[in-house]
Amino acid sequence: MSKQSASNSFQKFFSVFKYSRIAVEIVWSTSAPLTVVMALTTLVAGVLPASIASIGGLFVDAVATAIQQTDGIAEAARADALRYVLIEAGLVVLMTGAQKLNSICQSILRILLGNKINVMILEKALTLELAHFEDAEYYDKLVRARREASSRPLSLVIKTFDLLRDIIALITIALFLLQFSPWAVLLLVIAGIPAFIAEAKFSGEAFRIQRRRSAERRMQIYLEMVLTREDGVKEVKLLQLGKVFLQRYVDIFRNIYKEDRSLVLRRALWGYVLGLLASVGFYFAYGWVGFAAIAGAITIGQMTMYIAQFRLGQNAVTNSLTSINGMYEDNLYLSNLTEYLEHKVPEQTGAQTEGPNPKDGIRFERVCFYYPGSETPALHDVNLHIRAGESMAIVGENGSGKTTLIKLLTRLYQPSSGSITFQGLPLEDWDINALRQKVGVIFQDFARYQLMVGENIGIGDVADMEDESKVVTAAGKGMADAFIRDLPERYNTQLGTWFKDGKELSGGQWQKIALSRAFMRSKAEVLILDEPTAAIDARAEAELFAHFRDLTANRISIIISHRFSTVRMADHIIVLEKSRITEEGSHEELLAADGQYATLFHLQAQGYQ
Ligand SMILES: Nc1ncnc2c1ncn2[C@@H]1O[C@H](COP(=O)(O)OP(=O)(O)OP(=O)(O)O)[C@@H](O)[C@H]1O
Repeated sequence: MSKQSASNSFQKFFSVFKYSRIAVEIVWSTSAPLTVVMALTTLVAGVLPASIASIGGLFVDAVATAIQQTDGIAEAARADALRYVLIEAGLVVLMTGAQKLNSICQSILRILLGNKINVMILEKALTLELAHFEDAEYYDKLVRARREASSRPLSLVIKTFDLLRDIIALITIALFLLQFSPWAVLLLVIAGIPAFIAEAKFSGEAFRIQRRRSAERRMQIYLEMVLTREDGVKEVKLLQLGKVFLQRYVDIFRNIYKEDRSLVLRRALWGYVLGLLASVGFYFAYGWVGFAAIAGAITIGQMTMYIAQFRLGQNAVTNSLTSINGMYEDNLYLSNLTEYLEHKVPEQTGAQTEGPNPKDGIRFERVCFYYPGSETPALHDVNLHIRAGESMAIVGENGSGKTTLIKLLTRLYQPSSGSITFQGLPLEDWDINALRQKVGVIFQDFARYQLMVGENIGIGDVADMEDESKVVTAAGKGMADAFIRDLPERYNTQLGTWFKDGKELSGGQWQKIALSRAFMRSKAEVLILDEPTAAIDARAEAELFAHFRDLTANRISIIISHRFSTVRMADHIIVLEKSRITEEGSHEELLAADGQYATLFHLQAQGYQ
């Protein structure tokens, strides 16, 4: 290894320790008193073993004197021996007490810290944009942060304290051993170094393997989910996917296993061989101390003490090296957490809560949008004006950009170019919360919460979620009230199958819940329904939208639907084709224009004849 690369590796090794500071901050902020008690008990546990060994030596000498001498000297030696036994027992009681207290602090901190870090991760998730969740690389970061990091900060702090304890122990031991020979101290340190270097290499490798693997692990988690959750199980059974998916799961494991096995074997082998070197060092010292006693240079008691000190020293060296390597590994893992938590999320929000011109409605001006990583636009040069109080319908083939338009309007994404204004104010200048208060939207893939039916509707407006009469009114508007009254616990019926006594609804019933949720937004000035009614029969849908139109008389309503019986009721219809608006007008105007809209309308009308 060249001098340069050796110094680089050295720097790289120590640079990972920068996360230690963060870990200490996190643990300290979780509980300062527990951290202090943990530090103190660690120190006590560091100082005591060497003192106990030295008392042990004095005890042996006292016993030997009592055996060899007679009369007064023997009498005094017996008293000494008794004193040493009592002192040693006292110190051992103190040490076990400190160790117990230390482990109590660790256990409590572990519980508190696990929760704290999970909350930190979830709080950060709330600040992320939709695009982050759709970005595989970023999602990996989230999975990695969640997987390990909640246990790592405490582990890092524990190891730092352990290291401190072992260093103190080593210094105390070295002070005793120096009286025997400085070379003995040197031997103690040198014998542990090769094992340490090997351990550092392997822990770095283990971390890199884990990090590289997160995509495979995610696939495994995904396959587990498909194979065990009720929403996946139906198709798995009917399409006989079980074996195929299970095989994929096993194949991933096989690849992972090969790598893991190789690492475990190499780590163990090197650990064993280099550990032997340390043992050779120890037995060399053992013999050395023994022969010094034979030569009369030291007493039997001193010999016992030095051997005990040497053994303790050997352990302290090995332990401190293991701690350093463990810290190295924890630091690397902690980098996942900080990478995730420190990821810069662009400032979400403007400050305005009102637009200068409430009558202006919504305007899209030359709006283009590319999904991250995509080279074809999902929306291209869209110009659109939706007037205040107007009802608008969007039609278009699958993939033409209808949902994307709504995602931009609700600021789940920002346009790649062009601008969108609401009430005369660009969307980015709106306070994001004020904007979202004014817009109610239900997407086709709306969420089916495993909560009570009343809550499923109430969350449409969290501020009024507990207002029962409002929930019942919204359910009435969404045509859900009638079937909810037939449920066993009415509005308090648990939905879904995850929790006890949960009741599963039909697709159409769920859609009525989603619609009712939209109607909770009684103050919203824009209401958007992105095809949430596909499972509702055509007559009920038309009835519902006639009703929807009445309820949104003075507000903007936007409907995406493939059913022309619904679409024709809108004041203003736009046709999207391959990311562009190709036709625009009322139902009659579009029929008269005899374009794509007219063709699709007649096609569907024929189907009903
Ligand atoms: N999250 C996404 N990331 C990347 N591309 C996307 C994403 N969502 C949609 N697209 C792409 O953008 C285009 C428009 O999709 P969009 O969902 O707006 O279509 P749509 O008109 O609502 O279709 P449908 O009638 O099937 O609901 C499609 O080509 C689609 O593949």
